[in-house]
Amino acid sequence: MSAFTLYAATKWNKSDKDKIKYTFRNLNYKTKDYEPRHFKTHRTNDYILYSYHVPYGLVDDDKLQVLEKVLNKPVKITFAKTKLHIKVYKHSLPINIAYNWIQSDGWTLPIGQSLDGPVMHDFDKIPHMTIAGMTRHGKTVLLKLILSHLIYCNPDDVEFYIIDLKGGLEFSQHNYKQVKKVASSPLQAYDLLKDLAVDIELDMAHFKQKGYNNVLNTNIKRRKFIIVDEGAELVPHKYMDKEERKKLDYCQYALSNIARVSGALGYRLVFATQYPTADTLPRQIKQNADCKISFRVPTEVASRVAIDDQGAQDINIKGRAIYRTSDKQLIQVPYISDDEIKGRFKEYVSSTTKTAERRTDTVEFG
Ligand SMILES: Nc1ncnc2c1ncn2[C@@H]1O[C@H](COP(=O)(O)OP(=O)(O)OP(=O)(O)O)[C@@H](O)[C@H]1O
Repeated sequence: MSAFTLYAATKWNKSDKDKIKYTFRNLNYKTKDYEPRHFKTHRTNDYILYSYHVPYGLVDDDKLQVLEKVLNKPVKITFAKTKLHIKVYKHSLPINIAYNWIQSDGWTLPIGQSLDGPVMHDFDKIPHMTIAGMTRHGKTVLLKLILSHLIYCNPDDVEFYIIDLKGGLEFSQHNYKQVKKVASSPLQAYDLLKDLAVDIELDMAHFKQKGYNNVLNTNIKRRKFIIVDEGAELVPHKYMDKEERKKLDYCQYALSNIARVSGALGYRLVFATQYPTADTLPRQIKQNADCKISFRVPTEVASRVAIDDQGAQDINIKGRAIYRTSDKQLIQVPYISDDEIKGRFKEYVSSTTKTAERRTDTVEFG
């Protein structure tokens, strides 16, 4: 049916409004007696919005996505207050956007460009984020964008704890004073998370003593970002020895705990994985991350694990992702290169290495 609709609509030289009408008919998007009825067209420089009354019983339907191919233009379909709205954009999303060094307020990040304009992510409103995506599609560039923009805007208040399980290759070249610790193996991740657990306990005690319930209601400016690049490396496997499995179990627990209780203390978790499955994207992390991002993933099932919806399996442009909060948007993430970051942050380069090793001067909890 879809192939026929596509063929028929492109063959006839009709207006977009006509093509939508015929697509409704060919897809049988109607109830027994009534078809959707067009009642308004709204034109702007960027898009034309067609609005329809639909008969009772009809709602938006995934099959209407075929309109994007029928019209050969980007299309956004929404259903609100019993009306169907079809937004037909005049331009496609650019395939490459350069990052601009522009300050933004507080803990916001220009995470991408959507068809409706720039998309800002606010880490104080949505503290934790998961990122999924097949290799070479833009996860690491996004992680570096987060690091760079937040250092640029909050050089004295941001701290990073980086678990770089791709052998430490990606982040070891960005050794700035704001990067407090880097773990480049699962065992170092264990050490890093054990130390962070101590910090969390101390912060928790401090908050209790002061009667604080949330960092947002205090004058504490510091935010601590825990970045995990390749969470799948922290999954315990049967072939590992008991001690190793125990340590990885602890890593899973500690990361879940950060997502569950540490947001109010000013901790922000950014957890990236190539393979979104129930094992590699622990449930507690996923449930507590109200922002879920997915670059291309191999299957619809993986897309549903990553963003609770299908769609990410069809992305075929690098740096393009679905950004899911309460809403869902397709974005192009700004590109930033290692050289640009290094050039900008020369003054922050730190001479000490920050390989995570167990501290011995603190009390342990948990
Ligand atoms: N936002 C972007 N805009 C344009 N091109 C991008 C973008 N992000 C990534 N790319 C291109 O894709 C390449 C791979 O990106 P990146 O290193 O972020 O992939 P990855 O998903 O982290 O892969 P891996 O897991 O293998 O490290 C980059 O070198 C760049 O050429």
